[in-house]
Amino acid sequence: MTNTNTILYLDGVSVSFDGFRAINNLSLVLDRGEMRAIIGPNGAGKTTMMDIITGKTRPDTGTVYFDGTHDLTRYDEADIAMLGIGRKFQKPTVFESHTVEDNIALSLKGPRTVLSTLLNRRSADDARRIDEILATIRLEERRDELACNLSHGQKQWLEIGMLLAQDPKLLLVDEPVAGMTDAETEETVRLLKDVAKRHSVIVVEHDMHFVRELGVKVTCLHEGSVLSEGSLDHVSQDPRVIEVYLGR
Ligand SMILES: Nc1ncnc2c1ncn2[C@@H]1O[C@H](COP(=O)(O)OP(=O)(O)OP(=O)(O)O)[C@@H](O)[C@H]1O
Repeated sequence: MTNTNTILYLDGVSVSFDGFRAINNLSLVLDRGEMRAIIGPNGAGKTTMMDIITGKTRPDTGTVYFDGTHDLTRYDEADIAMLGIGRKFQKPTVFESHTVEDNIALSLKGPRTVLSTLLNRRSADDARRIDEILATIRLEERRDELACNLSHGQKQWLEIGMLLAQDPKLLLVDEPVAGMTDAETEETVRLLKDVAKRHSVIVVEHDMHFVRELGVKVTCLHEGSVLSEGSLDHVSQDPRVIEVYLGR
């Protein structure tokens, strides 16, 4: 059992692929409402950790609890999404031939037919929710634009909006600013801070300038375990982190 202030609890988690330990006795605790940045060199186990949280990979040993009593090792990917964990992969996958607004409408949680969504038969609640999400993802002005006409950065924001439409308790965001312009990166900092007011968030990112701007607690993974954790200043001054990651 975990503390009620904890949204995600991993303890002693290990997984091996063909005898290679990609995750090695990993423990991590995320508070409800917390945003955490995960850093670490290539192959540190960041993606595998996300795969374990979302049920794509099952750990060999260890405990993974979500939102109190849900033992995630017992659920499959679809169940875990229903429990309230949303994941954004690095490459944006939006419905290119639909408008920005329809991309959000099609992603809203709850029973709706695609046809009624596209015919614009929306409840006042849905319309309000869509407006709210479009404001959060900075795309209000572009709501009638086809998604294919958005910049790479705006597509990333739209996909974050599609996740928000599912109203997840925890969002996992993989390298959101890779390929973004500096201005988009700065805006993404503000966007994620807004998202984190109402959701718990885990962000994996290599861009240290971005991580610094986020101003949140940082966990550095290495060889499948936590190497260092704390403020970015604390972690980036840790000689072990400098040796395996930042000093390279
Ligand atoms: N399905 C798999 N089969 C075999 N090895 C795997 C598998 N998935 C991951 N690995 C190995 O596990 C280790 C951790 O990989 P992972 O992708 O989790 O690292 P990462 O921290 O996300 O790296 P990057 O920053 O490059 O994305 C790597 O050595 C990788 O080759």
